[in-house]
Amino acid sequence: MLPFGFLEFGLKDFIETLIIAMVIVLLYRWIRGSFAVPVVIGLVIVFAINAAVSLFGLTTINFILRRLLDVGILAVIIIFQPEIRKLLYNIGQNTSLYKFFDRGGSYSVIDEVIEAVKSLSRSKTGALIVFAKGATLNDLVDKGVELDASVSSELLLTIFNRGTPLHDGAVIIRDNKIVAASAYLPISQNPNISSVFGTRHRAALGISEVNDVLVIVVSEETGRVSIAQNGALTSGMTIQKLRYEMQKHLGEKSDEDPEMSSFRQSELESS
Ligand SMILES: Nc1ncnc2c1ncn2[C@@H]1O[C@H](COP(=O)(O)OP(=O)(O)OP(=O)(O)O)[C@@H](O)[C@H]1O
Repeated sequence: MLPFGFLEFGLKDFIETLIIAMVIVLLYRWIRGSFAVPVVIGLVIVFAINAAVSLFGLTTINFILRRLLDVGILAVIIIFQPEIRKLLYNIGQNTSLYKFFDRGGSYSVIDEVIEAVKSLSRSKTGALIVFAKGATLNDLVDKGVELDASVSSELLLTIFNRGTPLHDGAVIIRDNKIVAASAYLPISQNPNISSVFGTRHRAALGISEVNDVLVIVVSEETGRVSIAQNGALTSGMTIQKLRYEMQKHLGEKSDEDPEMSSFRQSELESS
């Protein structure tokens, strides 16, 4: 134990201080820029006044402030209930425990998307599907129609059906969820893109130039499947190759390299 004036400061105190400091930093990062900041500042001021009041022995004011703080803390929990819920959800979703139980997540998303792409390609229905990572693309999600839906081939086929209001634009998939449809993407200004590609393919390329995304494009004209990644467009994808690229992008292990099995007819061609 180290003596600090009249205080004894041991290893346990050091660890406790470290933990509290980390929690404060995390809380600060979480609320930075939100309207929670003035609320927290207000609470800190009331705490400080309360401490000063009790130091001077002003018992009545101290009593009133304490009651105010009790109600204030309850009010904060009620006001920030959605944010608290989101925080707990994020903490839970990022633990290895969640990943253990959710092992099938990305795999089932890949299967659903593959099913949808096969069908879209067969029926020559134009489609644009963006796989985003982390918190990227927030501005684009805002511009589209926000959704929070599980990925299913039926939903993707419904969205891209020409008869629906959402079919124009891109679907954005993030954290194994469809988070937006009808999103407008930036068009690539690359002058070297072949003139056979129109705005759908240029939009796929455009978003991949500035974000870590994988974009799948199904051509309405030819039914051909392409992907855009890191500012490059690869056309004429087989389903095996598409699956491989999705697994790579989503961080899932791929069972086989499609180049090695290229002698096999593609699922797309055979279906
Ligand atoms: N910036 C954009 N963001 C999202 N989607 C877009 C964007 N621009 C065009 N699209 C989609 O592409 C459609 C037009 O595709 P267009 O025929 O111009 O492209 P294409 O590359 O030739 O594709 P296709 O081979 O399917 O015809 C639009 O109806 C819209 O759904």
